[in-house]
Amino acid sequence: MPYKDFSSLSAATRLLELARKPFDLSRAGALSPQRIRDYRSSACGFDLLYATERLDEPVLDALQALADEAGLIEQFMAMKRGAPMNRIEGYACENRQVLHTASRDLFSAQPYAPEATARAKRELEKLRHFLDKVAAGDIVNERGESLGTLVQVGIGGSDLGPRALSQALSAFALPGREARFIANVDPDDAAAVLSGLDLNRSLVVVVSKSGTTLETLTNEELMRAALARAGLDPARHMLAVTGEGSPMDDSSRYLASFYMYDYIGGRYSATSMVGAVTLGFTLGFEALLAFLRGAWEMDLAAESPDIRNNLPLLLALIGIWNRNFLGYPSCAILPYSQALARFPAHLQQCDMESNGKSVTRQGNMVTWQTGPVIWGEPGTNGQHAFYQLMHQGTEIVPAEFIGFRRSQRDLDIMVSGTTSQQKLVANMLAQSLALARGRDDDNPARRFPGNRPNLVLLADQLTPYQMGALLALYEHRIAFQGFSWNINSFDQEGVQLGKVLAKKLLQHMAEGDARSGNSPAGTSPEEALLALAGMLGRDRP
Ligand SMILES: O=P(O)(O)OC[C@H]1O[C@H](O)[C@H](O)[C@@H](O)[C@@H]1O
Repeated sequence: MPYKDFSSLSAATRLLELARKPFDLSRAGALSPQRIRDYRSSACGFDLLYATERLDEPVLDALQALADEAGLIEQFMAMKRGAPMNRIEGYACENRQVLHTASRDLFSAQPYAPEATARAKRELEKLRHFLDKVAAGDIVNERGESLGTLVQVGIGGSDLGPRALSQALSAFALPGREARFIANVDPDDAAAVLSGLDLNRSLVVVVSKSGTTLETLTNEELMRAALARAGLDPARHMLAVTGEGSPMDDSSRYLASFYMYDYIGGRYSATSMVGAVTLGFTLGFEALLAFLRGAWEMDLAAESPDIRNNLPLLLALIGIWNRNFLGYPSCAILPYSQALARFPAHLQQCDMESNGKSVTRQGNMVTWQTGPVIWGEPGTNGQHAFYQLMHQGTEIVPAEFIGFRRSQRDLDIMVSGTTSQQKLVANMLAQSLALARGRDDDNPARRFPGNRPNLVLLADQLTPYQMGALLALYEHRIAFQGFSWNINSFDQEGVQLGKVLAKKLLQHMAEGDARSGNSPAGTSPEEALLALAGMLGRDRP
């Protein structure tokens, strides 16, 4: 199917016209109970409440037309069936399939990409077998004791998703099990994790799709050295998750190795072994399956061509309305759940690395805006920090609230007639309405302009199933937006230049240190900067 440029869509022209007079949320009576009931869509346990967005029926109809005209569902189905969606026509590129959905298409009799799903099942079986052995006491430490902590070493997609998920679901951890994470090459990151860690009772899983990432390989060596210092055999404590055939694909160095495949992008890899090993270890295999089922059911919910009935598609199109037609450059993700504290950081990578692009899938410069800046922190904390700007600042920030009717743990308390969970949810809903509605006041400093678009995602409880659904909801929102903008959401060329320059600089430092016999920290940052500027002056990197 030929891809259409965003600006050539007739629905885009219509939306531009509609954007001249968007729905006024601040008008008395605009946010009626009827509107709140009408602008609601549900899937996989989530209700999406979007009455507080600046849209109405004509806008929704035009967004539907945009989805149809751009062939968003056709592109999504082609992705699921294994079309090489990761490519730029006529240019050197990864030219790969995009099959993260295959890693959870485990529950259907006829998976869309049978080979990829068969591989996912094979790796899951390996994991199940491994976890059974740990549980049965067949895998133990040198002293015959059980292993309770898993330290995941990885960065980017090999860290952010698994870390966010692990934190989100720690309330469901098996007794005596926990996960920790090391990502940064900053030695203080590893040192902080190592302090207070009983290495005897720990496993270390090194996760790198490429098996070549500087930070991860450095931290792997750091962990091997720490194990050796503690008199432990790294081969009894280290696991690996990597691409088949990568430099890390050497089973003799690890207690167990699991594979991920080149058709799963790092930032979309949380439902592959990249996330599964740690989640399976801490939560148990059944909870891991529930998480994957949540993602799979959202994958199916994303197939409906009716935008009012397809949560990921609707979320994507509301984002496009805010970004391209109302002109807002950022989007705040505000979970009213402390367990989701790292989820905005995961979405930051998933969204900004996917849709932070300026060329089309034909290699032409785009003439429309692409991905917004994604950021966020949990509420209610954020209310006491940056919400001032959201209510009264000159920059309008569309917000996405995520909340739950029930807490994960049983510890709650009644104070002044309400529970803490009620206070949390009440604050979220109050913020949503306050941003949208605003408030008049004779005192200009106390005036709230309103018309600050936002939406609310509400579910019963943050369970493994619900987390899987939430993850997939955002993954598909990102893909649908990329399809609309006719960009390749699945490569990340923009991260290369910095890596190349850092490598040159490290080479320069190592050579200089060798020449002068200095300690490894011999070259100062100032000298290094001057040297790099000199190198850049001579030749283009
Ligand atoms: O899993 P790895 O190959 O170690 O890659 C880790 C990360 O590094 C890269 O710089 C990419 O920008 C990320 O997309 C990737 O997730």
